[in-house]
Amino acid sequence: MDIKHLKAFAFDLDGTLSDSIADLAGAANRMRAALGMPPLDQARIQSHVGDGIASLVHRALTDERDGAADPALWEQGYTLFVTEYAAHLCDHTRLYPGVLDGLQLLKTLQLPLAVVTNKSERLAVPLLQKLGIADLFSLVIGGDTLTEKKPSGLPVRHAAAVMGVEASQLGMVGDSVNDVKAARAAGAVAVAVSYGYEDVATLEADVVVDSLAQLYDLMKNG
Ligand SMILES: O=C(O)COP(=O)(O)O
Ligand SMILES: [Mg+2]
Repeated sequence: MDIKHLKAFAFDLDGTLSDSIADLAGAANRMRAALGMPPLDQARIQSHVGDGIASLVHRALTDERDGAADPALWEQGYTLFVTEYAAHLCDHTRLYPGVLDGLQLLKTLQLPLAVVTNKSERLAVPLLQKLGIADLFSLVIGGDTLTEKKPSGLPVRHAAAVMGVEASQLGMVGDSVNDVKAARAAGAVAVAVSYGYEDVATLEADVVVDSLAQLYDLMKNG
């Protein structure tokens, strides 16, 4: 698909802008240790990421994708997880190659940029600051900012409205099925990165890029 008509972009955070798994897994395993549970493999925790912190805590406590922890245990786990994660947001978390260049180049095309993540807003904003890219975005929508999170189209539609473009002129760039579904629900263009946490072949995105630098190239040169 030709994407030169796009006038703004929204980016997912975990798995798209930054590789956050080591710090998410660290916090999840320190939460488990505090509750007397053995650690989980990082790959296992990676499979539990994508639907926000509340669901990650359920899954990290039960080690099941559809797991629902006992409410009292979940309360305890949630407090432990958020405390641990907030204290170690960016110990190992790094931008993927091409992200900083790609974002800066997109800005040279005068395109407004947003972050639409399922991570809680109060964790996403400081992480973006620590990664040194917060100032590049016009707005940050977290999983708890609006009444619905991805795969709902609401945060994507909201991002388009705030940036003053039609949803059809917005590229939603992500690494997961939630990102593609949210883009579709909003009527935006679904762009997938090939390096994230989910298998890009299963996502059925409109466009696949190997880096954000390549996204700039498609905008500039088609
Ligand atoms: O924190 C999560 O569960 C997912 O975050 P993301 O939407 O930025 O991938
Ligand atoms: Mg993601």
